[in-house]
Amino acid sequence: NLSACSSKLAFMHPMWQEPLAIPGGDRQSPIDIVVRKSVFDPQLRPLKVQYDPRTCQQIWNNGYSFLVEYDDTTDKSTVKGGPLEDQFRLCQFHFHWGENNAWGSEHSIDRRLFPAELHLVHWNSDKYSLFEEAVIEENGLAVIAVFLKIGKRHEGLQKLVDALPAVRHKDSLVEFTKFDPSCLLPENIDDYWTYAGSLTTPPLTEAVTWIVMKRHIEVSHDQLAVFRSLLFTSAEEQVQRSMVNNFRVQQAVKGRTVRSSFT
Ligand SMILES: Cc1cc(=S)c(O)co1
Ligand SMILES: [Zn+2]
Repeated sequence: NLSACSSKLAFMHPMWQEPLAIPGGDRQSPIDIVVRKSVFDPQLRPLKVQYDPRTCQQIWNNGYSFLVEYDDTTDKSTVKGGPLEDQFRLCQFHFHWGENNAWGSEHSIDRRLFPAELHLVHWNSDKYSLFEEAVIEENGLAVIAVFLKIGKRHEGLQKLVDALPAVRHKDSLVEFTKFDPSCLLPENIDDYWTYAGSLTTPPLTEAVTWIVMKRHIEVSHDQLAVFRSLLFTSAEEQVQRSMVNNFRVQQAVKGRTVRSSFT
């Protein structure tokens, strides 16, 4: 059973054929974070992340990325604190990456792009009872973003990498359990930027409090090569297309302030 947090986004049209106009569209994501323009906010508290590996259920290739989906029917895997007023429940994580190591991330730091970016997607379970409800509300979602750099092999990621060939094609799904996504967070999660933004795939709703980690994690070239061996296309399609460059173009900041939790 696909957890609700992604089934509704499955049939959206491919995200890089940008829909012409987004209703409102003054808090779209991703953006370039200009460090010297970010504002230190001493009221930002440390982030409190509590993930239970037993809530991990499956991996699904939805034709844009692969989603590692969690049981979000209880408050077992949550994030709170930081810029968040409420408690948010983990429903899935996924990545965005490039065809080579020169680009792939959605956000950038002073125009610096990374080869890939992890998104841990959570929805506000204090205010809403389903992901679908939260995804259209301005305080509905919280996404933690972590940049990936090419370097030493990430031991915790390997279990996930080994499962990817089973979800090579769009709409394929494999059971995947007992994975603790906190192994994908940098040691220091106290240093981050935060701003009000949107989903980066349709429906592009302006529901996301973004929490972009200052510190990156390292994965090996070979591990990222397995991400690139995935396909956008389903097994039946004549022409197969490699799943690469699944990031959205950067959006205008439009007067928004990016706050930092550090000086
Ligand atoms: C819910 C969701 C969030 C992001 S950031 C994404 O890429 C897809 O779906
Ligand atoms: Zn994403």
